[in-house]
Amino acid sequence: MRIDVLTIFPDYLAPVREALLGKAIERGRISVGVHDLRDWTHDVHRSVDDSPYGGGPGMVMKPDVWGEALDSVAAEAAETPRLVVPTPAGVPFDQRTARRWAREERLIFACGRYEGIDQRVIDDAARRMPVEEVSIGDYVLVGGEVAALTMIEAVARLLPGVLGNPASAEQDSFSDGLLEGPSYTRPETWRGLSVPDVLRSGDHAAVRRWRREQGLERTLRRRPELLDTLPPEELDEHDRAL
Ligand SMILES: NC(=S)c1ccno1
Repeated sequence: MRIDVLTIFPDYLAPVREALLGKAIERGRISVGVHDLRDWTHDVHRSVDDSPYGGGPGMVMKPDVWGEALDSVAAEAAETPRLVVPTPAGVPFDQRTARRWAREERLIFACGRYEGIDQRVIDDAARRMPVEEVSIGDYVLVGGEVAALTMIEAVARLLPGVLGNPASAEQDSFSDGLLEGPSYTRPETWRGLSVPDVLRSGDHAAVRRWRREQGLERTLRRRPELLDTLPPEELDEHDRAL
């Protein structure tokens, strides 16, 4: 299996070459490429982020840099990779997923920072490869690197010849309670994909409503069990109408 990781902190992935995983790499059971996202920037400051459309705290990672980086890394091998995006708004990662991914020939982990990656990067990539936005738990890290390390380890240990005793693998086992919706930053249109109008309307109430709706729709789609655990007063009649 070949695994590639895109990150602005390549050194964060150093542990992947230690211990059990390091030995599996030395033995050729798995190959791991770690790539610095800033290698695909073209400005003197090597910018990878910009302010979010619709306002709000933090910065969003730029689609153009990510688009070039993913195009380049995906093209490094013939096999179509599966793109994994660690995010607290993702589908829960579990052992069943690890087992499924262990059958893949290639995985690419896109490690976001700040408020995340412009949603269009994921939407664009999905035109060319399978994409999974995955969470290792209902908590927020500073970036996706630690989650990527966690999932890489969970998958690699299932590969033949990685664990000392193969039998161990065979025998082993989330502010408003909703997932966040998609994020966008400049440019307004990128690869034919545009930022939703409401985020450019300047109508803060409408933006808040839209983000709630997006969060509700995403939660309903990805984590319906989170709605069951919401206190009844949390969902107003507008929410329930969705
Ligand atoms: N819970 C996950 S996967 C995450 C990624 C970034 N922050 O939290």
